[in-house]
Amino acid sequence: MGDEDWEAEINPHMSSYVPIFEKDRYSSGENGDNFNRTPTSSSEMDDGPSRRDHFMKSGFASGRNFGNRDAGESNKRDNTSTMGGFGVGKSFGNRGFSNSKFEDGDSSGFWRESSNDCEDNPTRNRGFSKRGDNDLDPDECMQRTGGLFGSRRPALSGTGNGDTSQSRSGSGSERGGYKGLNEEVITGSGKNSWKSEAGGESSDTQGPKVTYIPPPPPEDEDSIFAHYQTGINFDKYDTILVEVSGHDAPPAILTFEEANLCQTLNNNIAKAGYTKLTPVQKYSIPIILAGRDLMACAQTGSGKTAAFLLPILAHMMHDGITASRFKELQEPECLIVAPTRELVNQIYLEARKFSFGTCVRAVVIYGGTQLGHSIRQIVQGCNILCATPGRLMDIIGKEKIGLKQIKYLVLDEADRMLDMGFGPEMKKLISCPGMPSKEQRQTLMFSATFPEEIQRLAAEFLKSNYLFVAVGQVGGACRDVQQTVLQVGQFSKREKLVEILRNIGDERTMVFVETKKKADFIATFLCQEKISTTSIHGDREQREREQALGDFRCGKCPVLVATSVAARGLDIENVQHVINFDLPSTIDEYVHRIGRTGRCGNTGRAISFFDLESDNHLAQPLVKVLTDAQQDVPAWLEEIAFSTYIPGFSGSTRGNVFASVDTRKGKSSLNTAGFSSSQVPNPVDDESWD
Ligand SMILES: Nc1ncnc2c1ncn2[C@@H]1O[C@H](COP(=O)(O)OP(=O)(O)OP(=O)(O)O)[C@@H](O)[C@H]1O
Repeated sequence: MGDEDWEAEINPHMSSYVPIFEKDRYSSGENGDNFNRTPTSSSEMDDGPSRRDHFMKSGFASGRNFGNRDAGESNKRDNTSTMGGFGVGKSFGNRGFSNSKFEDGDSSGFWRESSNDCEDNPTRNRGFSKRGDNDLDPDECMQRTGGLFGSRRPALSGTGNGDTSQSRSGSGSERGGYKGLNEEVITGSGKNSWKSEAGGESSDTQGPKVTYIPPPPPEDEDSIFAHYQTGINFDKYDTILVEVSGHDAPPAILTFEEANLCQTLNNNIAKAGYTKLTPVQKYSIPIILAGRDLMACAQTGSGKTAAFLLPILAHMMHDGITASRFKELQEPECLIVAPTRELVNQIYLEARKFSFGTCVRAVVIYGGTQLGHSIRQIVQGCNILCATPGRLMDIIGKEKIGLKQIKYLVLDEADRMLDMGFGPEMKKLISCPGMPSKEQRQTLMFSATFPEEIQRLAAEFLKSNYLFVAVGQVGGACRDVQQTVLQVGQFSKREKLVEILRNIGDERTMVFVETKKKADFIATFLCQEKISTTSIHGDREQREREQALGDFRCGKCPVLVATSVAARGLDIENVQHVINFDLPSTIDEYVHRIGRTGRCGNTGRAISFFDLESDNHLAQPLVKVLTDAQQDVPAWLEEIAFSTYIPGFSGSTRGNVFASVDTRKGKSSLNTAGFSSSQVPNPVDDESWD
């Protein structure tokens, strides 16, 4: 079937995918007042990076270790579609399909959608100097989209992206924010800009309150310590090269015993099933125990979370931390910030696991949930606070969190936290009243990718003698993932996807697409094909996002269609396949996405559809990543890479730049994208290190 007739294909079936309880909300007409119905909209982390975004990527991740250890009840793919699995987000149920930009019927539905979808993408609309309500500049949007205004028509405003003023007034989840901005970001400016501009949810008179209270995680020990098995390649981690740069690095440890952790921590490590350190843990744990600042870059799924949590907890225990009590203003010792709600939740669950049986209390707060709920969690006591940036700044603005006692500041997915999307908020955070200076706190940054320019920005947050740990090729793909790149044109993609999914059977598969709208369409389409599918993206309400992840984790829906919101950090057992239905705009985004499989020594497969019309800019860095990971490189891809080779300057792939080493070592190192980093313009002056 052709791609042009999406409306005809999908519309008649729409209602069957909208849960009963949602129907009324979504049935008020095709141009409906969607902004009133989806309180979380602007608060959502947004989708992937623009193909026209010349700077950074976006990346989001998630996952909740709820002990849903395995499918058990895994449905067959030919079961009925999953009610409520998707399509209940505002971008779906309330969009007037008859007026959809997909209607235009020139076989370019996807292309048009993608082109129009400025609002779907925070990164492409963001900049250091352009924040707040003006974030989506219509002119800019027009320029970037070749003047297509489809998404601005009211009929197309299913995601609240019609009129910007509507979006502003109606779709802000917590502060009357605006469409298209990363949800976790605060728009404060001017004096007191570290505070929440609108005073947070409670003072938001422009939009409906967010009332969602996430269910508490299971409290029983078995659930807390639920884990999956390391894979057959876990031992091969030992062969990965590690480089530590910076002065006076403490030696690596080889075993958990050498870390000299207290008995309770050792018990928890054993209960978590950890018997052997991963490379990033071997090097990072002693560095953090020695009190040094750290920037660590290690492949996806290789245990970075424990690499920072364990030594921080060890410090806390060693310092004789006292139980934190009920107080209106809590002053945690440790602050962990990550870019997505699901990821901070996952980190929180890990913190809760490793602090089990101690008096350390970890708390998680994130957007899309009731603010009062976050406050209630905090006031009960808080030693370790795991937070997304927007909710964190709200809570700080409400004076529920004081920063004076912060000894450890962790930025997970640090390159994402410092890029154009979150960088300004992180700067605000470190200049908040009370936040100890970098000399007074220990700052730790972790990611699988660390573009060189971001490393330079990071230096502002770190003591000058920070250590840099690189495990394997910085920004490289995990070798446990078998990567395949197929040439598939836009209009053959769905057919190919179905073919692949039918061959895969019931194995858990994540399908990445470029935009939120496309995520809904593809999920709908797959359900119509009787493939049990759910979806996660930034236009879905938090409850729906968590439900989707739960359904995917437990195997009820073995296929999860996702935007970049799920690209980073998501740690789900048994994800055997990642399919890039659309390739991302940057190679580092690609590395994060395929890292959802092949975790912790397990093997996985990644299949990417390469569209000659839109993906040529990725050919060169893709060839590099494939080669570094010892994968077969198709001859046709090599040819494209060769023909599009631009020596020294990455052009539109600027956001793809990877440093192979600590940037302090010099500016001429070759990065994984194959470009000489010295020839890539730097956004900030390079500081001399030596
Ligand atoms: N030493 C270990 N032994 C056994 N399992 C481990 C060990 N370290 C971590 N794990 C497990 O490996 C999985 C991946 O760890 P984690 O999520 O911390 O990876 P990551 O490096 O942060 O990945 P990403 O870059 O995708 O965020 C988790 O399920 C974690 O519990």
